[in-house]
This record gives sequence, C-alpha cells and structure tokens, in this order.
Amino acid sequence: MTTVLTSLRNRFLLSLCGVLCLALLALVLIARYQIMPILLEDEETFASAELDRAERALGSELNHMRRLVEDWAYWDDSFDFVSGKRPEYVDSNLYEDTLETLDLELMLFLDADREAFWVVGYDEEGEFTSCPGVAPPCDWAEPARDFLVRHIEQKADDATDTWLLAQSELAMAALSPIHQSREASPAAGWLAMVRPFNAPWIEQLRDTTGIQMELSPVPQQEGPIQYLERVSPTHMAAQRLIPALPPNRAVRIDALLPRQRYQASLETFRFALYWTGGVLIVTLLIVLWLLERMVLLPLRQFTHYTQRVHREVVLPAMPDSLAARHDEIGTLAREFRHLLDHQRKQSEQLLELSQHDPLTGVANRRLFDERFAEALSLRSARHRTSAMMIDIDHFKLYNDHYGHQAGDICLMTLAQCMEDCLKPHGFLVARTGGEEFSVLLPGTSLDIALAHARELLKAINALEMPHEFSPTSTSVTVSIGVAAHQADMTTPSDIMRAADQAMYQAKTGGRNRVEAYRTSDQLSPVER
Ligand SMILES: Nc1nc2c(ncn2[C@@H]2O[C@H](COP(=O)(O)OP(=O)(O)OP(=O)(O)O)[C@@H](O)[C@H]2O)c(=O)[nH]1
Repeated sequence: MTTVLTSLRNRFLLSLCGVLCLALLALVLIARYQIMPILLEDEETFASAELDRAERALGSELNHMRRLVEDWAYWDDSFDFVSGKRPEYVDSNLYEDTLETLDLELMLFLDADREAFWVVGYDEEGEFTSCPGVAPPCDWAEPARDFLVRHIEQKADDATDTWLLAQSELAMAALSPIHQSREASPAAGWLAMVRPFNAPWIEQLRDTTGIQMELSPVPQQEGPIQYLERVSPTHMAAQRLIPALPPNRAVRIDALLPRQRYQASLETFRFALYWTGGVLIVTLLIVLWLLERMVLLPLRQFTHYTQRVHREVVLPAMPDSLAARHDEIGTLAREFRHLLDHQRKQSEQLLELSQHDPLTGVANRRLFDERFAEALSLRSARHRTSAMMIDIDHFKLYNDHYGHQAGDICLMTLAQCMEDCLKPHGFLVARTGGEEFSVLLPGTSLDIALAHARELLKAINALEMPHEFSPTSTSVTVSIGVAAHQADMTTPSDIMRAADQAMYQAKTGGRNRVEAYRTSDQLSPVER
C-alpha cells in the first residue's frame, strides 16, 4: 500500500477516483432526496387526475340516466298514464324489449299520492314481471318503492335525482317527477329507472376514458377515500371510493395506471447519470494522460539527469527536453543546474584554499605531503624522486629592518621565482614553514635535482633583492638542501629530514649555497 501511494500517478489516480465517486454519490443523493420526491408527487397528481376523469365518466353516465328518465317523465303519455287516463300505455311501452333496449332492470311509476302505480322489471331470479303496484309477483320492488317514497317525502325541490347503487351488484338509478310537457302543472307522479353496471358497459367506459379500470361495490369505510400503490416500476394501482346507496356502501374505482412520467424521468436520470459518469471517466483519463505528459515524464527525465550528475565526474549536459522548457519544471531544472555550477565552483575554491598557501599562492604542506606520497607510490618513478628544502637566509633581520609587510612581499617574490624556475619542469613548490619552502621533484635523480637547485639559487641571486643588514650578503639569498630517495630513505619524512640536514649544512657552510644529502656510498671520491 505504501509503495502504491508513493507514486504521484497512483495518488493522483486515487484522488480523482475519490472525487468521481463523490460526484456520483452526490448525483445519486440529489436524485434520491430532491428529484424522486418531485417525481412521486407528480405521479400522485397524475393518478388523482386520472381518477377524477374516471369519476367524471361515471357522472356522465348518471347524466345520461337523468336525461333518459326525464325524456320519459316529460312525455305526455307518461303523464296521462299515471293520471289513469291511458291504460294502453302498458301494452304499447312497458314490455320486456323496452327494458332490454334501454338497458334497464327496473321502471317504477308512482302516482301523485306516492303509491306504486306500475312496476316493470326483472325479479331476483331474472324473470320479467310487470304489475300494477308492488303486490306479488312484483313484491321484489318493495324496498325500492319504500326508498323512493321516503326520499320524495324529504325532498324539497322538484328536480331529477340520480344515484349510484352499490348493493351486491353495481347499478345506477334516476328519479324524476312526471310533468306535462307543455304546461306548468303539479307532478302527476314519479318515474324511477334502475340500470345495472354490466360488463359491456364497463368495457365501454374503459374505451371512452382509456383508463384500465374496474368498478366494484364495497362497504363505505373510514379514512382516506383515495389510495395509491406502486405495484411495479411500470404501473401503479389507484383506488377511489365514491359514496353510493345504500348509505353504508360505496363504489370503488380500481385503476391500473402507467408510470410513464416516472419511467421517462427515470430514463432521463439514468441517461444523465451514465453520461455524467462517462464524461467524468473520460476527463479522468485525459487528466492522467496530461499529468503523465506534462509532469511525470519531465520529472523522470529530471531524476535521470540528477542520477547522471551523481554518477559521472564531469558535469553532464542537461537534456534539451528539460532545459528548453518554459514551465515550472524547466525553471526548476535550470535552477538546479545553476546551483550545481555554483556548488562545483565553491568546492573548487575550498579545495584551492585547503591545498595552497594564501600568502604566496604556492602549494601548502598538505598538498605537498599528498603529492609526495603519490610520487613514492608509483613503483616506476619512486627510485628517482628528489626533494629540496629552501630556507631564506637571515630573514629575521630582514623582517626586523624592512618590516613584516616587506617580509611578506619578499616571500611572495621568492615563491614566484621558484615557481617560474621549477614549475615548467613539473616540480611542485610548496611553502612548508614561515620562511621555508619545499620542492618535490618526481622522476628526478639527485644530480639533476642538484642542478635545478643551483639554477634556482642563481635566479634568486639575480633578483638582487636588497638585504643590507645581512651579515653574509647584500641581497636576499637562500640556502638549499637536496635529498633523493634511497634504500634507507623510502618515506617522505625520511627524504625531507635528509633535505633538512643538507639545508642545515648549507647554512653552516656559509649560506647562499646548495648542499646535497649523501650517504657515505653516495659521496664522490673528493668528498670522501
Ligand atoms: N614577514 C614574514 N615573516 C615571517 C613569516 N613567517 C616567519 N617569518 C619570520 O621569519 C623569521 C625566521 O627567522 P629565524 O628562524 O630566526 O631564521 P633566520 O633569521 O632566517 O636566520 P637563518 O635561518 O639562521 O638564516 C622570523 O623572524 C619570523 O618572524 C611570514 O609569513 N611573514
């Protein structure tokens, strides 16, 4: 896990995935708590409107009933019939075909005294009966007669009434006073009609409304008269109770409604969700690709370059792909390169300071010792390595009389002279003490070293730097001791100690001279 997270690409990918999931989650939450309630509310409004339409269709059927009963009740023949003036009315109008044609199950005439005048209809067994009053075989119409009489007694106006009936079977009924058609006269009686809600009629209702509905008689109940249940993602069942007769009964409309708007909105939402998700994923891939091209690739080039800087001795050139960039990474790479140059220069300066004498600029003891050890480590040149020890004569007197600053200038002049004489031969001049210099002559035998020492002595004398207080000369002179690698002198300190001894001999021998350190076998016959 830690290795996975150390990669910038993986961390970026994880972060973007997190953002993507949050965005999708936000979308889902918005859909769940903002859009969905609006959709459901919209569905309820739609269901309510559809039930209203179904109820209006029922009302329209009741209006048909009203018009039918009024047609008959405002017919003069009917008026004459209930007034007892037209007995042939029964034979010419009230027969079974009439009921079938009009889709009726009962026609009940009441006279002005609200007595049952004539009953035509089907009894409980479906037998057609037609009687003057509710005596057998028409006694099955007694409850209807009783209800109508009670209703007329309580009724204040002269208007036509219609009802839905919800007994064991559904039906609708209408009651109208019987009047003469052209004259305003008191009602001669009442005509009631009852029409059953049979299957074809309900089918016709479905066709006209376009609503998949069922009608059924149910007991009237407490609580909401409307109920909605979403039975599937595509349909919902809506119910509504409509008050009917008798008073404790109701007609229930059961409608199976399509959830078109819900489905359409859901589709739209899914579409938006998929597209949003798709666009976010494509964006994520593009961002990752850009990150790879614009950031990670140059960073890898930069890392590769720093690794080369670390490995290689010579500072490698920065790749153009980095140096030519004008963005932050290019700036960083260039700044890094400047820092590197600056550090290299500082290191070189520090090295210079740590290996050279600040006053004269020649090598110091440290560098001299290093080079001496290096020269002696070379098996081929070891046997021909020589060294000189150079000391200024009476320098204390020089300082005392000319001053310390002049002494410094003298030191610098002599150092420069030594470098001029010896450096071209590949010899190393070092200031190894206050007024003491040492010279390393690699690959040089004692005799050649002596020759160089004498040349140097001449060069210093040729400078003719005045030293009027020297007891041995009028100008600045030096004493030089020379020693070379020998069988019993194999280390730098051995050789330098010998050169020092030779230099001491030069001092004691009168100064301004060169002396060589020789063991007895190296002495010339004269010296022996
Ligand atoms: N101006 C100056 N003088 C220095 C420096 N280092 C050492 N000296 C002087 O060099 C002198 C060395 O004197 P001594 O060691 O007595 O030797 P000398 O006077 O040269 O006498 P001999 O070596 O015997 O010829 C001292 O007076 C030091 O102060 C320096 O850096 N600058």
